[in-house]
Amino acid sequence: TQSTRPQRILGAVQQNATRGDPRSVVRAIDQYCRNQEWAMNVGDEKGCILDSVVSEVNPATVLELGTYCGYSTVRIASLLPPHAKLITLEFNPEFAVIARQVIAWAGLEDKIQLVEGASGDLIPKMKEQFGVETFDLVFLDHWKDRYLPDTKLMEECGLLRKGSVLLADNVICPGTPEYLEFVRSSPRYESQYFKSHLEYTKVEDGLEKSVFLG
Ligand SMILES: O=C(NCCNC(=O)c1cc(-c2ccc(F)cc2)cc(O)c1O)c1cc(O)ncn1
Ligand SMILES: [Mg+2]
Repeated sequence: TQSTRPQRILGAVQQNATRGDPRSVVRAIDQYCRNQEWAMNVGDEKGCILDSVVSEVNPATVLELGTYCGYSTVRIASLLPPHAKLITLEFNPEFAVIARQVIAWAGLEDKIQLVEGASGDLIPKMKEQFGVETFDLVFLDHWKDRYLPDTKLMEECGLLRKGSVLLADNVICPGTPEYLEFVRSSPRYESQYFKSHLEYTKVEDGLEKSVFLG
């Protein structure tokens, strides 16, 4: 029977990456997606911008919206301090099955909690179910029309504190116009655009970093 793209990405990790070495997992996925078949990972170019923001924030608590195969999950978690925690939400069970195995191969199960479900349903449960106070960093990489409603929901649920950083992928391609308009015009956010390219292509894309001012 036919394999799926996420299954082939997992295969590339198991064949080419070293167990317990997160950066080799990231490298194996990038090499596969650049040379064999495109996939919607944040990728190596935008990944370097992601790395610099994670290192600057040095977060104790991270929320990722949209796990896919776990590429950015592993990339972020590999840079976290010892007791830091990353919660990643994925709606698609097929993606979640693969991501769990990629995370395990990287040896990062202790830092990462993958939760299956719709972000709109899970965000209001963060405090009670996962013992979270606020998030130091949020990486938005799920359905592009959910960026704005979920950001408003995080505010309403008290999950953002003065200084919380939102980093959003794909603000140009596929694009998140309503979200971009909101964070750039709201007096409660200080936003900055990092121009880059759509993963593994020459098409323009970028990341928007927005600091919540409380
Ligand atoms: O598609 C689900 N999530 C991925 C969200 N991410 C994207 O859609 C995404 C898309 C692109 C992209 C860009 C250009 C192009 F021509 C095609 C796709 C790039 C990216 O970097 C993304 O992040 C999904 C499914 C499902 O059934 N349930 C829950 N979520
Ligand atoms: Mg993306």
